[in-house]
Amino acid sequence: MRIDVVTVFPDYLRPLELSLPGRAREKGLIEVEVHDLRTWTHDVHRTVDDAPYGGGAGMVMKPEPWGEALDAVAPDGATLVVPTPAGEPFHQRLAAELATREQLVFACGRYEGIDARVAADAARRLEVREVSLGDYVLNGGEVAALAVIEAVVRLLPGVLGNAASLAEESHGEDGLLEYPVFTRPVAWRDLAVPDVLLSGDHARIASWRAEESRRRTVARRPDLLTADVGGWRIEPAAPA
Ligand SMILES: COc1ccc(Cn2ccc3ccc(-c4cc(N)[nH]n4)cc32)cc1
Repeated sequence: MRIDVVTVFPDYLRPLELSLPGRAREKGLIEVEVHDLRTWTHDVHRTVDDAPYGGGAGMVMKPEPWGEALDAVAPDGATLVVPTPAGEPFHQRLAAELATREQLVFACGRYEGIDARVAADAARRLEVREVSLGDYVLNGGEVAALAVIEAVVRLLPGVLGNAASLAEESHGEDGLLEYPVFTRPVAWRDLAVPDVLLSGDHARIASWRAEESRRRTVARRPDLLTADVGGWRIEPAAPA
C-alpha cells in the first residue's frame, strides 16, 4: 500500500516515522510520503486560504492549490480520504475497507475546511471518502489522518508482529468491548489480579472474559448491543 498525505503542516505527520507505520515502512509493506500543500502555490505569499463566500467566520482553503496537489499526487482510481467534522463516521469496518486499497491519499485541511469543489472535482477520477473521527472538533485533519492511517496499517498482512492479537480482536465477543487485562506483579498497591486468571482453567477464564466484555459493554456502550455495523472485530477483506 502507498499512502500520501497533503498538508500545510508536514511536521505534524512525523509520528508516521515511528513505531507501527515506521516498522511497516522498514519492512517495505507500505510507502509513505508527506507533501506540503504550499508546493502548489505560485504567489509570493504562498497563499492557501481566502474569505468564505456567503460570509461567516474564519477562512476557507482555496481550491487551486488542492487541485494541483491532487493532480500531482493521486493517480486515477486512488482513494482520497478527507478528514472533516461533516464526514461519515470512521470505524473499524471502514478501516478494514480502506486496508484493501492500493493507494490512499489524505487531504488534511485547516481553517474552516477545504473549498467543497475540491472533493467534487476529485470524485470525477478518485474514490472520495470524507470521514469524521467523532463528534468533536479538531483544528485540522492531521490528527485524524494519523489515527486513520494507524487503524488501517495495523490491519495489513505482516504489519502486526503478533497477528494473533489482531485475530483475537476479531474473534472476541462480537461487537463488545474488550475485557480488562492484567500482568505481573500479582499484587500491586493492594490491588489483586482476579483469581480466575491465575487458575489455569481456560474454560473458566474464557467465560469470565466474555462476562466482563458484556458487563463493560452494558455499562459503557449499550449502543453496541443493538448496532449492526461499526463493530471493530472485523477482519480486512482480501485485497481486490
Ligand atoms: C464546524 O466546522 C468546522 C470545520 C472545520 C474545522 C477545523 N478543521 C479544518 C479541517 C479539518 C479536518 C477535520 C476536522 C475534524 C474531524 C473531526 N472528527 N473533528 N474535527 C476539523 C477540521 C472546525 C470546525
